[in-house]
Amino acid sequence: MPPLPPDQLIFPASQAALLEPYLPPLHPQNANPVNKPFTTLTYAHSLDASIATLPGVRTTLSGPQSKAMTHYLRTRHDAILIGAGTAVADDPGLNSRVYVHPTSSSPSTAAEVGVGGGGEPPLTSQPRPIILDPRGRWEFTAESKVIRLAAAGRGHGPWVVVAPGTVVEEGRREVLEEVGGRVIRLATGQNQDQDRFGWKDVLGMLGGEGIRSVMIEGGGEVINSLLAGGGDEEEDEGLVDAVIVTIAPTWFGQGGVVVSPPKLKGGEALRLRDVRWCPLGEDVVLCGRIAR
Ligand SMILES: NC(=O)C1=CN([C@@H]2O[C@H](COP(=O)(O)OP(=O)(O)OC[C@H]3O[C@@H](n4cnc5c(N)ncnc54)[C@H](OP(=O)(O)O)[C@@H]3O)[C@@H](O)[C@H]2O)C=CC1
Ligand SMILES: Nc1nc(O)c(N)c(N[C@@H]2O[C@H](COP(=O)(O)O)[C@@H](O)[C@H]2O)n1
Repeated sequence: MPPLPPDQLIFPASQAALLEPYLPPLHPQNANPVNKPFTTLTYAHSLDASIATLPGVRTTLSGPQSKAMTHYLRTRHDAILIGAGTAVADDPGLNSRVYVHPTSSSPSTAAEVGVGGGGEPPLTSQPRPIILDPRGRWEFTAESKVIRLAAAGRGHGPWVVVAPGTVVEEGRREVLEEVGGRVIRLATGQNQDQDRFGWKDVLGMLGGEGIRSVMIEGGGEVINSLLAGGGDEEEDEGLVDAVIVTIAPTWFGQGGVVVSPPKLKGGEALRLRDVRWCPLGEDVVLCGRIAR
């Protein structure tokens, strides 16, 4: 048997069951395109609502158990979406390295290892990375983590969503395409902001590409604009199907990247319903749906 990958995470099936009401339906491979994918907003924040200590700084909040939970969520969605700011700051992998174990003990053989490790089949449970990068700001290379993982067969090649006029160098496009990724052009300015994609357009494009579920991880601008309904007064309902937030027992202090969306029309509060709190190690995971 090949050895277990050193970065393998373990997530107990009993905890996965608690999340199930908030997750997209399990669906067959190659289902028909959908109008809008099931959309889960999920991230980790501190007690003062920071998702990073400072802008542009990769910051660990999740403990091992909640990190394994996030990697489990990655197996339960067709795609994982971040903004250019996160891609530049974090050099993320955006794959899953989790094994869902029927008990909390560790697997003993590689055959028992789940996705992203030595398990089979390696790619069917991996999410497609999606990066919103209208201006082509993320300077990825063959050494970027997400590209290396895709080249190693441990994740999918990313789809980079750019504005129609953005120039993507030939060499860079080839780097993407060699690992099964691609550049997707999407019109900006369909909502109030000329430089931004409308969220309805982003989700509609993903649905048309066969993505039936997407988890949106961040960062700050992505989360805040999504919670605000994407800046389009017509779109302020129904974008997000579930919210799963990890809360870490720490304060970062002022100056971090904070989740604090603009006020809604009329100033009313945005609230979750159907709430469930799941302690995971030293963190707590909050699941809910946006009340309408
Ligand atoms: N703790 C956690 O769970 C997470 C933490 N993070 C942290 O968040 C920080 C990054 O957050 P932040 O700087 O706010 O960056 P974001 O990742 O939110 O990216 C913002 C950028 O993405 C592009 N973008 C976002 N939304 C749209 C849209 N609707 N249309 C077009 N382009 C869009 C824009 O690029 P442009 O400006 O080029 O036009 C924008 O400036 C990092 O420090 C990272 O570590 C990130 C994810 C999760
Ligand atoms: N759930 C969660 N907890 C944290 O503590 C985090 N820092 C993040 N960040 C998100 O995960 C990405 C990095 O992880 P991988 O390299 O992809 O494994 C990062 O880019 C954020 O999207 N999330």
